[in-house]
Amino acid sequence: AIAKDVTWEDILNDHETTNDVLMYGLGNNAQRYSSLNQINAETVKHLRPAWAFSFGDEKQRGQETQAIVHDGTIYITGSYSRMWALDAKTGERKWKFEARLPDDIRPCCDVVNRGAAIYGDKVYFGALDASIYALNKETGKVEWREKFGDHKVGYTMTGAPTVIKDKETGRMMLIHGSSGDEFGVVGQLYARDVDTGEEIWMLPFVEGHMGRFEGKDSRTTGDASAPSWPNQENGEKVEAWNHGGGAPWQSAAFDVASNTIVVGAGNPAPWNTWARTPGDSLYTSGQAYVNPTTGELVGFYQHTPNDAWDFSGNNEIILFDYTDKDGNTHRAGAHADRNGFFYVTDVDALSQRGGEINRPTALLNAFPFVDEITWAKGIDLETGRPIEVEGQRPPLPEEGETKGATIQVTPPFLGGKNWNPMAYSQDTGLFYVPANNWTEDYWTENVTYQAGAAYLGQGFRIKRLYDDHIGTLRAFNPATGEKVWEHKEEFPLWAGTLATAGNLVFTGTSDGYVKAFNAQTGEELWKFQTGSGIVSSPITWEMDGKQYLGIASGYGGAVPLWGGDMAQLTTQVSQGGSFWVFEIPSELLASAN
Ligand SMILES: O=C(O)c1cc(C(=O)O)c2c(n1)C(=O)C(=O)c1cc(C(=O)O)[nH]c1-2
Ligand SMILES: [Ca+2]
Ligand SMILES: [Ca+2]
Repeated sequence: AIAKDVTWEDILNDHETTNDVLMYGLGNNAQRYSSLNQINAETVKHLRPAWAFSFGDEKQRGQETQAIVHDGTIYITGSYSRMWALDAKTGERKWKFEARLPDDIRPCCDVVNRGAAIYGDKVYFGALDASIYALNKETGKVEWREKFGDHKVGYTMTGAPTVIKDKETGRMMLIHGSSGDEFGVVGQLYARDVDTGEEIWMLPFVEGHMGRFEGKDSRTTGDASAPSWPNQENGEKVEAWNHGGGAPWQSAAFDVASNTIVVGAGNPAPWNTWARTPGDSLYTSGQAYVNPTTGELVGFYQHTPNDAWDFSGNNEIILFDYTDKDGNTHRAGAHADRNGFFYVTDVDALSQRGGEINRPTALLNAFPFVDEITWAKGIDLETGRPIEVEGQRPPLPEEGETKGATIQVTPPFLGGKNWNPMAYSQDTGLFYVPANNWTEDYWTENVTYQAGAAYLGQGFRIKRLYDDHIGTLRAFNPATGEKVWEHKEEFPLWAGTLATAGNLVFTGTSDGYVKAFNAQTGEELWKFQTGSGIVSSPITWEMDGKQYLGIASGYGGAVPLWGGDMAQLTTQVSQGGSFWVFEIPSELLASAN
């Protein structure tokens, strides 16, 4: 059979088509919702493995991939910048690609990859040496590779890229970011030609840095004098401004109606707030709205002004139709931040061209989604700014000391929720948030920039908040902030979620289970042990009249490296690397109907 190319129409409709999964987030809106209902609250008890594929090699570590499915083929990425194409029916390998990585790569938080993008006859994915690959989707052969940053100073790529079509020019673009805030990079978002990989534009996320358009300087991001970053006595910017972070290391959503890229901005660098005070450290720890035609930042909502806690704003922004308590509807973005608050923002207000970029009043609603938040009492819905609690910015070291006094902060730097994406069900109107209840000891340390070394100026140790759980899967009503249900997990919850019209929510656990819950009540309906921890995002699709569930298993990510007491807790989890596909056997389907 002649292989089908992926068209823009296919991508545009991805959130509605059930026979393919073409986008990270299962559509431009990143809702992670499927209208499939063959696997449902009644039948899910019959769900069984159809096949499993082992990634092999000695290379294990965290498997954070979300699979892509197209025309009977599954594309999965793995740790250490690997990728496979598998026959979706049998699990048989079609091809494997493995990037040759230098020894001196510097990913902060494990050698992970969250997934690929697909368009035309190519699949695209980022590698840990700060490069991006286009592979022929039939053969796995390299069509092009672009190195976008110096991996020795911390540029790297872990997130899945996004394919969009610029409405203005009709041009197909590959959008991707970089990682590296913990090493003091300047975060950058890129648009590339899908066919050649050539850079169309680059947008830096630190205020006052110069962007590029077709190889030439374009404009500074925001105000050229960067008033949100302090000056030294000699009038020059502080050191931190040169290494200010803000990296968009997770995937973008695309608002087709307003032709706007919507993506989270990383934490400012260094973490140490005093290196950046006074000022808000724009455009970090917030959500960014970007014009694809020009690569210009058009709107920004900052979750954590002058972030002192590594509350990176990168987590996914889900586009949805929001009905507020008064019955008014808005085109909105939903975001569960590292800082413990859930935000509903006005997409029309943030994507509008012209005016001030920083738009704190574009906030529609905000509420806490984890317990015992200490750093802020809440988010002021009028001003859009947090109501900070005194004493939660860790104090500077006393004269002659190298460490400041230790304070306790909740949530800790790994967040009330990290990268693992939430889902939105169009049936229940609820958001399913994979969160964690935990806390940290936190203190400042002296810091000077050194290329290739961690640029934090903070010490930390993550600790338990409760005896009985850390992970908590929670269902929220976005208008009222009501927690409709909760399911607790002994280990940190580090897997993504999926909501379906079968009245189900799926996720994975750090101790190896794939689980299904009743979307309305939270009742656990089914689980299966995969043999290693799950830190990936589930998908579902339909093939020859049958619904399938797919998820990767393989423990890793930030928790075992940075998680303090929780890193210790999870040392008992076996390493792994495999992809699992589940189905309801035909004979059981027949009897269920
Ligand atoms: O600021 C950054 O550049 C950056 C990058 C990454 C990454 O690329 O994985 C993480 C983080 N920060 C981070 O703060 C974090 O907690 C984190 C967790 C994970 C993970 O894969 O489990 N990555 C990252
Ligand atoms: Ca689809
Ligand atoms: Ca970070």
